[in-house]
Amino acid sequence: MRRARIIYNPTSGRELFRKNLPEVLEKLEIAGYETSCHATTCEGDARVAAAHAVERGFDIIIAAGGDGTLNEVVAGMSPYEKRPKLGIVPMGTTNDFARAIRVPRKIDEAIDIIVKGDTIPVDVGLINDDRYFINIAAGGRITELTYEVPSKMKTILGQLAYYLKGIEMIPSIKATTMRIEYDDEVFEGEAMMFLCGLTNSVGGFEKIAPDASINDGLFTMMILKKCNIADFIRIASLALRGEHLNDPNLIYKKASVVKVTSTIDEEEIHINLDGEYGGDAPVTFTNLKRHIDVFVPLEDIRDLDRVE
Ligand SMILES: Nc1ncnc2c1ncn2[C@@H]1O[C@H](COP(=O)(O)OP(=O)(O)OP(=O)(O)O)[C@@H](O)[C@H]1O
Repeated sequence: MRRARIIYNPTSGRELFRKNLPEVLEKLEIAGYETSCHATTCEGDARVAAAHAVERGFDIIIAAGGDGTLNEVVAGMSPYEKRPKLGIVPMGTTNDFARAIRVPRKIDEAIDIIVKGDTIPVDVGLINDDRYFINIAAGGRITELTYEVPSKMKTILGQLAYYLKGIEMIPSIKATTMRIEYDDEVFEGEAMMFLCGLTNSVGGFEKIAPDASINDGLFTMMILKKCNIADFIRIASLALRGEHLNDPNLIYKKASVVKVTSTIDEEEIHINLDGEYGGDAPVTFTNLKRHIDVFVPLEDIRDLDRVE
């Protein structure tokens, strides 16, 4: 019998996962999986639990939680040579990665995808040599807003909590001086933000990096150069409609390795990894091509040009 390990965050998604656990276990049992569970207890716990699951030889790991939990599970699995397949049950606020691979928010439908058994290999981002991301790495003052939204507020208001925080932060957004090397090119100067994406879903919006492929071995890299608040708002609203790509304030490129350094001693650049704080520059992002096999609804994503 194959063995599945569920790693779930009991604080994400209003306890819904725990309540549905009996049905989840039964579905997996019928599909031939002997399943055990781990409820995460604190930040970082999902990473340790995923590493243990790999060492104990589980065939699949199921991450149930938001993008933060998924990030930790991917980080726990990624250093190993032989990695289990990964199933995802999206329980968070935005669920960018699940959105990009069309895994639905309903728990039973997400489990059905795992039971069906179709997988595709997806790219994973490696930062320096010890941190990972599966969706997006970003930097610049505005990208720090995710740390300032209290978890309880997210549970109650969902994505609205992020919009409210974003609007509150707009007057205080300022540019940061940075050097960004992306493959053979270099940007050096002041920028409002940079994004280094693996999927097309950014903060729940699917047109910001419209052509990001999940397994081409390349990041979709965006740098928004210094601009005034009016331009910032104008470009942000163009981005929501996917009409920002040729804006002169924006650099939009594909790259397999991206290096970000702060060029002013006292200016720190905090790096946001899949929505959580992930250390400071200098950082090197390396694309680990097709690193993890993820369960997907193959018939729903086969025709997307974002999948190779
Ligand atoms: N038992 C726990 N108590 C408090 N925090 C936890 C616990 N288990 C995990 N965490 C932390 O909560 C963070 C956020 O969790 P997660 O991403 O699953 O949910 P979310 O915040 O509801 O979703 P989203 O990130 O999509 O808004 C994780 O990165 C993890 O470090």
